[in-house]
Amino acid sequence: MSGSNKVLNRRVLIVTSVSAEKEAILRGLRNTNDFDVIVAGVGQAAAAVATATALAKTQYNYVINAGIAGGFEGKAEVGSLAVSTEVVAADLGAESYDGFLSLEELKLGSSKIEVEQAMVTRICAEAMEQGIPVQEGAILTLSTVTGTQETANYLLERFPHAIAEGMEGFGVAEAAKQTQIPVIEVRSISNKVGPRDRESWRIKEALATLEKASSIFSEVFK
Ligand SMILES: O=C(O)c1cccc(C(=O)CC[C@H]2O[C@@H](n3cnc4c(=O)[nH]cnc43)[C@H](O)[C@@H]2O)c1
Repeated sequence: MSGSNKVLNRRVLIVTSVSAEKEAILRGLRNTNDFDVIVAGVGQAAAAVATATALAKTQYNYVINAGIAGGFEGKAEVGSLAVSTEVVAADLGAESYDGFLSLEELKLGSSKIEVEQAMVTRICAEAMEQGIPVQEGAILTLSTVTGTQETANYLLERFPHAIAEGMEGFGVAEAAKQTQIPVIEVRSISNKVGPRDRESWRIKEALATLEKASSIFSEVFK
């Protein structure tokens, strides 16, 4: 125990961006006691602050960033589950006439946070057993939802192994990393990454997948 007000227990912190995601996860978890689900707000800054605040109060063994996401065409279909092999801050860097320069290229740090592969494999195996379509790969974090095919193509050019994009993953992962707690991003796909068409977002379907995915968490994170 590193702080006198910390609780010593086996606990998992789940960070969402909006309350509809939290509610779907709580339905899936039913009354499992080992999980705390919080709503951080949208974007990396809100996600990092909320995660760091929770980690300062309670001792957690694992952090999950969970919610809905955009899926890259042919990589993660609407209604399926995406599990991160790495969490990537895709727009953290500098623009140049020679293309985007990542933090690594700028020698200013890392824009990627690794995930334990054993946990990825466990979640994917359990999801498949439950009939949830699932894929693993990099999940990108962006401050701006992709809204054109050109940007979607450019992102895939830079990150060929990307399967999905969200807006909070790297913020959650950075807070967890600084506290040396393993982190994973688990997202259900509500829409395609590409030309903006908010009407086509299948939020109900994605929340149903998120609920089903959450029902396997107690088995996977025990
Ligand atoms: O309107 C609703 O009922 C509703 C219910 C649940 C979630 C929402 C959101 O708008 C969540 C925003 C959240 O979703 C992620 N997201 C989803 N699709 C994308 C995308 O294509 N690119 C980036 N992020 C996406 C993101 O993490 C947002 O925080 C609404």
